[in-house]
Amino acid sequence: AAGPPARDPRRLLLTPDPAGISESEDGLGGAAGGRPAEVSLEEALTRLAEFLSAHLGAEESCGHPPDWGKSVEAPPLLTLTSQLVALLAWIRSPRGRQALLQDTQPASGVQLSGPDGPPFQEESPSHPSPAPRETPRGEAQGQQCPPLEEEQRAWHRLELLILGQLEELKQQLEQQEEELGRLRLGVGATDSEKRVQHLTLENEALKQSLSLMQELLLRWGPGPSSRDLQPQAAWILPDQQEETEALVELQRRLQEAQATTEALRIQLQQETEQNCRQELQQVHEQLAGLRARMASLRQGCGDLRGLVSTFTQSCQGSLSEARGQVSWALGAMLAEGDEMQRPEEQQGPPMRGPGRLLELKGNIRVLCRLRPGPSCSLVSTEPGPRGVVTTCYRGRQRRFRLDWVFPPDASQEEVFRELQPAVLSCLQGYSICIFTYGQTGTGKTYSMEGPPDDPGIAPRALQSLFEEMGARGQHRVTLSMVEIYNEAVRDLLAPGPPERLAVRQGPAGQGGIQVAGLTHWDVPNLETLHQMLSLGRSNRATAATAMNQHSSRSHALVTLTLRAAAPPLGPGTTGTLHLVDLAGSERAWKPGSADAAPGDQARAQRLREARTINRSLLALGSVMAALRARRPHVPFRDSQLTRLLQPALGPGATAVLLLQISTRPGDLGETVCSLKFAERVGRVELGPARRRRVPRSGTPSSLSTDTQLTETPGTPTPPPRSPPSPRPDSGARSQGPPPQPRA
Ligand SMILES: Nc1ncnc2c1ncn2[C@@H]1O[C@H](COP(=O)(O)OP(=O)(O)OP(=O)(O)O)[C@@H](O)[C@H]1O
Repeated sequence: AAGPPARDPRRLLLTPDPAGISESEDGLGGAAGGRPAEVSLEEALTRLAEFLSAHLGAEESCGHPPDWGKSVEAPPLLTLTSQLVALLAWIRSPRGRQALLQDTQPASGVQLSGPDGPPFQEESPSHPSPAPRETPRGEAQGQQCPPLEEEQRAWHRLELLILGQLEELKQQLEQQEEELGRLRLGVGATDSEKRVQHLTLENEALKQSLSLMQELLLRWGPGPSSRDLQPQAAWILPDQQEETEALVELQRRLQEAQATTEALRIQLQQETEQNCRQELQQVHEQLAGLRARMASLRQGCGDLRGLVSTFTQSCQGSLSEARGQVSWALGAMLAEGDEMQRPEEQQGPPMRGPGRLLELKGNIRVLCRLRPGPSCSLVSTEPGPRGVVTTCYRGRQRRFRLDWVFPPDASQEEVFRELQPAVLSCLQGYSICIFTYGQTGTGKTYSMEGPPDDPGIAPRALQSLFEEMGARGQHRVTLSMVEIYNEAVRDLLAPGPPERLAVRQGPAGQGGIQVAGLTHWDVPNLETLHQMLSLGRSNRATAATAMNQHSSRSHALVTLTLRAAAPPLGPGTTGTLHLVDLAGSERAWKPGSADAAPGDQARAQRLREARTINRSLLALGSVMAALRARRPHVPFRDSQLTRLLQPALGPGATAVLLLQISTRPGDLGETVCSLKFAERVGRVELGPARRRRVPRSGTPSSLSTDTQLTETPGTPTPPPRSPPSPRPDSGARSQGPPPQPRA
């Protein structure tokens, strides 16, 4: 009458009792005798135990440690499976059979509770019920329903129980699907992925549980085994069929959920990959921007380095030049001090202001004078010291800064005033070279010689020098004058017919060059000097061109040597003044130049003149470029002009370039070329200006500081005589022997 105590079927799983298992094993052993050896039940139980332990391990790995005390958290399929296994084992046992049989009666030890049936009591293995009443097998069979019917009834109750569990399982699956739907909305990629993994594992576990349960139901039901059921389809009750269908449906939904989970996982993976790609692209773009910035910074750094290097070089150059000037000034002051300590009759010429001013101004100066003419908007000037000439040629504007810019209306006196200090420094032993440069017809001769009523640089310089010397009267003045025409050097003051003179290098150790046969005239006074200059000018080759009827087609060099009388006990000084009137630079192909000359012979002559003039001016430009770049080799030998100018452009010399330019629009190209040349010359550094001192025994025959232009042996220097008379038609003379100076 006292059956096994009622027990919640889930407790079988949550608190497994080994005793119950042993009983079921016993029951199996008993069943094995009457049925085919179904060892696979044990095997199934073992597999189930492994599965349960594996599932619980999975639960733990998912961060949900199993809580045996909370039965509601156990997966329902597992609960159901455990119940099923325990129930099967119990049913197989003799006591279970007996209890089932008794359960048909009110005193049954097991009460099965179905959805609509009465509560169902099961004998708990952990609380073994009192031993059932022993009933002989035959008596039981004889007194109660046939065993088959009893089994079917018990099985029916069990089915009800399982169906209830399945219903609960369905509800849980629906809840999981809802949760999966919520996850689809997604709160974050990482959380969603975790939940998806968790759900995937759960679904997998549920799927395995279902298939296992299905298999167990089919195989180990109380009736014939599944192998027996299949051929006897009539044995399958409608409830069983429904259950099977429900299981299939459940399986299908599980597969769907699994597919959805997989799709969600793939979608999440794709989104993550896309996000990563976008971030990677952004990083790439930032990297490219950084690289570009880095390259521009590098370039800026290189430019800055170049600027710093240029600035350093420029500073060093200026510093060395300043050092040279300071040391020279100190030396000069010491020498001057020594000189002042000497008796007055032993002293040389006084050191005056112009010399020192010259030293401080620099040894190459570039002045620019504009020829009067119609104003042109393409050439503008800012006259005065450090003046600027701005040209606009072929759409390009250029600014040329020069030491001094004389406007077109500047007078001859204004121009000379700027040159006077340099001219007077010759009396103190300096070497000065003043040369005019520019396009033909721009006023070179006008500036250098000038008309009689408005004399130019040369007459004013000589007058100024003689005035200065008149006060002291201690200088000996020597004059020579040559022209370079078609690369032939001719003596303009030669007593006989003009001959081509040979220019050669001086003896080693003496330096300079020598012009064999060149005559030097002692000039006692200014009047004689003017007469001799007129004679030389008359001998100068001139030829008419279309641009300038009195164009000079040769370079003219006037050299004045000023030797201070040597005191008995001290050295004298030798200053030199070179006045160079260069032939006009002219493009041979320019219309109106050589082509315009009448006659083939005359045209060929003009063309040849233009070529040689341009070649010699080009050589002068090369010399200036080499001097500016401080090259060890300066190509002085490239032309007769540069050969003769070598002493005037050597170290310690001072040169003044007077650039003549035209403002006519048609001359703009030549004007720009001339300005470029002047700009290059302005950058040349010849070193600090130096005075030349000659020993007491020295012969004052040299015309420059470094060059000895000696006479041809046997051609004595003409003694101071009365000045030669210039020919009255000297201005029209183009070629031919120079007039003989009158005795
Ligand atoms: N500043 C000036 N004031 C007045 N007239 C000038 C001035 N400059 C040049 N001239 C005149 O321009 C003409 C040409 O001058 P000049 O002969 O001096 O040119 P040039 O450059 O020496 O030519 P070339 O190279 O052919 O010898 C002359 O008639 C001269 O009087």
